[in-house]
Amino acid sequence: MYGEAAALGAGTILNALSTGMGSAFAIDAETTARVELDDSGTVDGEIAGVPDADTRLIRRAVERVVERFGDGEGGHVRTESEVPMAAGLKSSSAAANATVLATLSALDVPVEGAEPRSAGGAEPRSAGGAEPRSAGGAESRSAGGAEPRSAADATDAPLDREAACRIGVEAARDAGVTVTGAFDDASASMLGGVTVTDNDADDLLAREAVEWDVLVWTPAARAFSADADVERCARVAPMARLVADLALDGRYGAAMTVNGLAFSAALEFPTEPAVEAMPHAAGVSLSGTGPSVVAVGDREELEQVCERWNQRTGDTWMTTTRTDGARVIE
Ligand SMILES: Nc1ncnc2c1ncn2[C@@H]1O[C@H](COP(=O)(O)OP(=O)(O)OP(=O)(O)O)[C@@H](O)[C@H]1O
Ligand SMILES: O=C(O)C1=C[C@@H](O)[C@@H](O)[C@H](O)C1
Repeated sequence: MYGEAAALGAGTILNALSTGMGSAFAIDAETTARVELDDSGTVDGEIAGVPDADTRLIRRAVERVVERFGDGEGGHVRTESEVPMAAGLKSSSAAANATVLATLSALDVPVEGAEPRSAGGAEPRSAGGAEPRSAGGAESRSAGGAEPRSAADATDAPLDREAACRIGVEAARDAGVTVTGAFDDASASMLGGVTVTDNDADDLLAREAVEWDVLVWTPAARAFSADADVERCARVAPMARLVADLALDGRYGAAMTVNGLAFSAALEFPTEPAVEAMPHAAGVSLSGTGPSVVAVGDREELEQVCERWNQRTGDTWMTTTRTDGARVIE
């Protein structure tokens, strides 16, 4: 019984460590999981290129799916990732989502929206149009976080990607790799586009397909989300509430810039990369709990930021948003 799936990395619009509300956008960087199930009853894990890495998250993701849809199977899970670990780019969400979908595929459980596509099957992007403002058409938005969870969470209705994503979030909580569960990051990684969520209730408040150019600076340092100073993040809660209002209003560029200034200060990361980007970018923020910084906007303008950020140590790379989200691979 074999399954394979891919999910996306993401950048931050609103860090949920202050208030439980968060927002993220999917980027064109993939994590692939391959799952082989057998009758051993135990699951072992492997992360390509990182022999000593902690595989609890992906093992737990397989176990959670087997507990719910399987018959006591064990097996092997292996991830391969373009998303650097502990860099602020949601590698744990991408790994959990890919593992959940691959395990469901191995068990022949269909997932609406994740239908098998061949490897490398991203949607084509339309040309231009990088202004990170809402066009007004968010797919799902509720006032005050009352959006009901997917019916598939509670019944035998067909599983959809939102419900599959919640299995990965629970695995992340079990493995202790997240503070809030990070449903914001996980939903962007699974569904694509921008999502705005209430991580206390794992509610999807809004989702919008956006097509932006994205510049990422990833310094060599690493910062695990589970080690972040939550107490200091709580102090910038008034700014986080402002960012949530801006994001729910579709003003993603302004939202992420305010978020970046507040959380760089709280988590003691430099604000200089953001100051360099601000004249050119529609939005720039520390991503997650750092250390990466993400800027969005017009490609030619971002190339000017790229020249500045290239003078810094670490990797600076240009990418795009992805609107298609995670998928099962044939
Ligand atoms: N590609 C991967 N494959 C398997 N497990 C992973 C992978 N990436 C992360 N993890 C697991 O998640 C843990 C936390 O990783 P990391 O800090 O990168 O997650 P994160 O919360 O997504 O942070 P960031 O936003 O900084 O990427 C790792 O210690 C590892 O156990
Ligand atoms: O661990 C967590 O709960 C989180 C980590 C960061 O990626 C944040 O950006 C996210 O909002 C929540």
